[in-house]
Amino acid sequence: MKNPAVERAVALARAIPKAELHIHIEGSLEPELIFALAQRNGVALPYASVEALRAAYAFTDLQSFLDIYYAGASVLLKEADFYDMAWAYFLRAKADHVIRAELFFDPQTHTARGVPMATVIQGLARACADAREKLGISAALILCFLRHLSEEDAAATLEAALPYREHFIGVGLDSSEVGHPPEKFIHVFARCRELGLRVVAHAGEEGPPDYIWEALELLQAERIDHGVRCLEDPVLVAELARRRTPLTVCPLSNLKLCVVDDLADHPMKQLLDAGLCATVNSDDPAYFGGYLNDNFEQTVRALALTEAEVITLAKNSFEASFVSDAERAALLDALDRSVGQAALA
Ligand SMILES: Nc1ncnc2[nH]cnc12
Ligand SMILES: [Zn+2]
Repeated sequence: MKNPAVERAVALARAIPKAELHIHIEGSLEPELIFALAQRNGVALPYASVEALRAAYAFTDLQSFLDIYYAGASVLLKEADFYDMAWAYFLRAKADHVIRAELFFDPQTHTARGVPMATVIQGLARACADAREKLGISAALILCFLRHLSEEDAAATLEAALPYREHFIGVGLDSSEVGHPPEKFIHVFARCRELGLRVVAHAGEEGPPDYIWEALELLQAERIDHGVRCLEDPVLVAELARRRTPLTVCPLSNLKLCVVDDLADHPMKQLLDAGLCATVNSDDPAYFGGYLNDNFEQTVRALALTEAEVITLAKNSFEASFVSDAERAALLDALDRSVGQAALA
């Protein structure tokens, strides 16, 4: 039996405008596009077909996913490849009523294979400009450092990206979390802050609450990506609530990477009940079985979230966005109008 209140909350979640703040653009590469780009670029793949590749998407933890994710990104060689990947994401984001998107990208994954930094950033930046012009999506890029590599490598990556400074608004920290605490990147993040870059970091996905503390205190992260393990530390939860530090939570990712065994056990409701600025995001949608609206729908169903909670999540996404106050007001206005229309329908 369907619960009418849940059905209304799902319909509302799918229809209203939202921001997506935690999407690795390389994680939006669908198997079909991986094969098309492999053919276009003459790259040999260790999988015989799209189906065989998709069948390999059975992950046991973050590392088991990252191994396949980095292999998938090996088909990206030319500027047009980066453009096509991001454009495919923007078309899906548009369908999900995403009106603001902040895209993570992993330059080291590409520069280590000999792809120039200019190729990566210019392809992605051109797609962001077209998203704005042709789809009405406000879009920006966040450069992520791979935490399994050294701080020296991150610093060299930052310097290589600085000629394209106008094309990215901030930096993040991703890849294998456990064993690579935020502390490892204290100097390069200090330099990023001096340069006026916005700062975020993955923490508390698989790693302990201490990594969230380090991201806050040592890197001065303005948002925590994932952060779900904060609930193990009540003092940390209180501090995140006091600072209103947003958490960019990715429910389907947490399910597929076995952070939770069942979406019904997902901590999203506890995070909201604790007064945290939690948001819903897709992380790596091509690998985890859903884009933003799928994440909303499945989370609302699993946790029986209310319409009010759905609206809070959308509002939080705009509050957490790295936009000007004027743009934030316009985004919130669009949400208000959409909620008003839904109430009349
Ligand atoms: N969920 C995730 N955690 C850490 N690094 C990532 N890179 C892509 N997806 C990631
Ligand atoms: Zn992520």
